Amino acid sequence: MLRLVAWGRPALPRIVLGGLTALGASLLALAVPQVLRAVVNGPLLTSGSRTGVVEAAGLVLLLGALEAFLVWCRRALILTPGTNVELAMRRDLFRRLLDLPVEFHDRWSGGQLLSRSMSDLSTVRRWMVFGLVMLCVSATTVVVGVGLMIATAPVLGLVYLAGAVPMVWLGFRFRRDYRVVARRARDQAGDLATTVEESVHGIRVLKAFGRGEDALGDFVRQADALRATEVAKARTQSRVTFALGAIPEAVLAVSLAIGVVLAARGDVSVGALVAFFATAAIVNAPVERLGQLLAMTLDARAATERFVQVIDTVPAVQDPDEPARLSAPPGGGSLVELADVRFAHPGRGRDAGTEILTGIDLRLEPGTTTALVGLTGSGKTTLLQLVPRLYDVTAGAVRVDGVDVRDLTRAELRAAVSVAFEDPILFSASVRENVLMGAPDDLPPEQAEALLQRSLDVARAGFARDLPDGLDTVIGEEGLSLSGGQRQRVALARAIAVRPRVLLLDDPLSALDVTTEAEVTRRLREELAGTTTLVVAHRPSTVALADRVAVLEDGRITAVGAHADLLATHAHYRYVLTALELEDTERAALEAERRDRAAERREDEESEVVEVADETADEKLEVRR
Ligand SMILES: Nc1ncnc2c1ncn2[C@@H]1O[C@H](COP(=O)(O)OP(=O)(O)OP(=O)(O)O)[C@@H](O)[C@H]1O
Repeated sequence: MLRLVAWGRPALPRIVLGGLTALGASLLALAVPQVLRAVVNGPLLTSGSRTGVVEAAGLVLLLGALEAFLVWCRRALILTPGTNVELAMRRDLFRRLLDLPVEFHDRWSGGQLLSRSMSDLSTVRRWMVFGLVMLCVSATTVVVGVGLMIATAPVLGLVYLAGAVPMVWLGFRFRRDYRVVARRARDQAGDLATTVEESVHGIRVLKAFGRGEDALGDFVRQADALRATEVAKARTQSRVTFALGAIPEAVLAVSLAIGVVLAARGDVSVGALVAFFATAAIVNAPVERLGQLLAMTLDARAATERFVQVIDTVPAVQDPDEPARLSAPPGGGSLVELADVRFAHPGRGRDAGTEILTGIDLRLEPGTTTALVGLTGSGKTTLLQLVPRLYDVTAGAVRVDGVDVRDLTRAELRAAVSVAFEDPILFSASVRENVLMGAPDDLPPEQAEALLQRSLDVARAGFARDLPDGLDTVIGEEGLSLSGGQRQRVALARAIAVRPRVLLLDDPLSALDVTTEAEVTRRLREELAGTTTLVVAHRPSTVALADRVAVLEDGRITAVGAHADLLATHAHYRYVLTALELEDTERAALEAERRDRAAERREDEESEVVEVADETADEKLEVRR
């Protein structure tokens, strides 16, 4: 937990000051019994002076008012810096998440990262502003209080202190047991968040396949496991809280019996006895609170461990210490070379370390368009992702204009290389923001606007202008308010807006009909005439549009050539094309069938009486649509 100092340092002076004020408040509370002792031993038992009692009462009142003021100071001092620490930690965690490569995100679930950046950090903040301060203050109050008790009535104080032995033992057991369940609860909460995230993300699939009940079953199972862990946590905590409450009370009972005997024998004054028990009453509260504070500390420890686990992950893909620079290629497009490239996903289990690419040699001449063809799962997407370093090669090298991509900063590389994926991810922002995401930041507004319009035109995404707020329409989380083809076209416009030297297209037009695809491809070639393009083709029509075709087979490029030549000479190419044609025909047939069904459904719905069951009121309502 010392790691937290890095983020807590700016807030440290105020936290320490807040702690000191809280300590001051506790010590003031401890001073009250000493006043009582003086009153009992003085005015009450000897002189009987009324003024003495009134003065003592005034002093107690003053001490109380000061204590209240110091408690207020503690809150005022600590609250805001605590939230700033949380903000800084959250910002750094998110920065690290963005910096970590795809390989990290392949392994980590969204829910785990979500819970680490949200609830874990709130737990740390609460501990820092309350738990930590109160733990220090309570411990000091107990030590000072017990010291005072020993000084007031040594025998009774030592009896009270003897109670610490079983409490310390219990404390250690509690620490051991609670740590395990606290961590388990946090991990389970992360898994539960993943389930919610996945189900919400895939809600269409769940509904379409009628799998809502299954998802609910999974969710309830996980939620129940979390509940059981939380109960175990509460049990462990309540056991220690009970012990920390009961042991001092029991010890006090023994002390009272001994104290009465000692007072009767005159070995201890009545005033000292009163002060002893008044101090004990004050000390008992922080002792009892220690259980809760220890639990908070262990919770915060588990949360910190989870935070540090992500923050400390060393990114597998990093910028070099002394980066090389790319010089501007004369024609606008870069030369891309893959030299004996090998790649295996680190992964886990049976497939861990299995090479997907086993020695790729490929040269993309500047300004040319190359189609990459291979069977499903042959590694086309993987190969594409090696160029912008979404993954790093396991062996061999990828070079852009003769420079190894690992010698460039990721920012420079990704400004030169742009990618559009088959499954386009759009962000919950306007069409304008989504498209201009990859454009240079320093572009003047009028140039940015021209780039936006041009990119939309080339990608045939002009439909976006007719959306309710035009290009300022927010297109929903992940762009789900658009159709698949529309999303692909906006994502393609985004890739074009980068004005890249190298454009990598992972079948980004698969959701478009053949005519629109041909139109988009024609515009792309006109617009990005100088750009080096590598396009993963799943359709024979896309292949035909490329200058050259590269065939990916068994992790290697087995042929590069013109479509017609390969068709005549390369058996595997013919085989792949036939498979793609079949897929394409099947896809077209499925699409036509889906359209027919949708039309039929619409007709049916016009005359259909739909019964809507109102489960809560248990009554049925007939609605004519
Ligand atoms: N993140 C990952 N971790 C482990 N293995 C992966 C990962 N992504 C892909 N693979 C495996 O790598 C192989 C190649 O996948 P890739 O997506 O590159 O194929 P592809 O040729 O693009 O397929 P498709 O034509 O279906 O898009 C597959 O066997 C796949 O299971």
